[in-house]
Amino acid sequence: MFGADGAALQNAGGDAILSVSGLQKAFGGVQALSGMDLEVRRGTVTGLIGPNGAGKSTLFNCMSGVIPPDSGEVHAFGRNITGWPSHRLAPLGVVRTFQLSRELGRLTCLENLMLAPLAQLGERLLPIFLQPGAVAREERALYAKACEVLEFARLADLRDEYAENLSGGQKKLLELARALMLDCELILLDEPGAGVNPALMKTLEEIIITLNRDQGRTFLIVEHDMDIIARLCDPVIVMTEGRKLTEGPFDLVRRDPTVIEAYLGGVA
Ligand SMILES: Nc1ncnc2c1ncn2[C@@H]1O[C@H](COP(=O)(O)OP(=O)(O)OP(=O)(O)O)[C@@H](O)[C@H]1O
Repeated sequence: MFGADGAALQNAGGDAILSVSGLQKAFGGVQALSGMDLEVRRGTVTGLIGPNGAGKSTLFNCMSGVIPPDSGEVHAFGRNITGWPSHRLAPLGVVRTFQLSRELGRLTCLENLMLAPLAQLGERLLPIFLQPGAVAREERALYAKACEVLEFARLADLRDEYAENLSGGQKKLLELARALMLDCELILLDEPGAGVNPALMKTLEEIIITLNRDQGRTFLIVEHDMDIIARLCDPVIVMTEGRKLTEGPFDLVRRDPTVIEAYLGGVA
C-alpha cells in the first residue's frame, strides 16, 4: 500500500468496515448533518475534510456514541451501531481518540494508559471492577501492555509525567496511545495535527503509518491541515453542509472545482 518513500498511499480498497447512510442531525434550526453517507474501507487511512461548519465533528460525535443522530444509520463490522455508546464500540473494534479531560491531566502517562481499558467498561460494570482486588488481578497484565504501548508511542521517557504537563503534540501521542490500549482495528482520529509542532507531527505520522502498514489498522482522520491529509490519507472524503460532496485521492479532490467552491464559499 505504501510507496518506496514509505508515505505514498494508494486506496487499499478492502471491504467497508464502517458505513454511514442518510445521517441527519439538527441543533435547533441548524441542520448539522443532512443525509451524510460514507464508507471506510479496511486497510485504508481515510481522510475527512471540509470547511468550518461542514459537520465533521457532529459526524464523529454521532458515529462514536457521543450524541445520537436524528435519523440514518451507522454500521461497523456488519453490526448496526447507531446510537451505541463508546464503551460498546471498543469490543467491536472501533475506538475514537478524545482530547484528554482535565481529570486525566492529573494522572501520569502510565496511569492514563492503564485506565483506558477500564474506562470502556461503562457505568454498569466500572463500579464492580473498581472493587478492591479486581484491579490488582488485572494490574500486572495492564502494566506490561501499557509499558509496551508507551515504548511504541515514543512516550516511555514520559511515563511518570503528569499528562497536563505534556506539550500539545505529546498529548496527541498519549491520546493515540490510550486508543491503542483497546486493540481496535478501526481508529477514529480527531484532528491529530491541531497544536502539534512539525517534529512531533512527523513522529505521529510515522506511528500512524506503522499501525496501518504493519498492524493492518484502519483510520478515519478528521484534519484541517491539508499537508497532513496529503501525506497520510487515501481516499479523502469531502463534506460540506452536512453531507458528502465528493471522495477520491487527495490530488484529484483538491483540484475539483466543487471542492474549491465549497472551501471558498463562492468567493472564487
Ligand atoms: N452543540 C451544538 N449546538 C448547536 N449547534 C451546533 C452544535 N454542534 C454543532 N453545531 C452547528 O452544527 C454545524 C456543524 O458543526 P460541526 O462542528 O459539526 O462542523 P465542523 O465541520 O466540525 O466544523 P469545524 O471544522 O469548524 O470544527 C455548525 O453550524 C455548528 O455551529
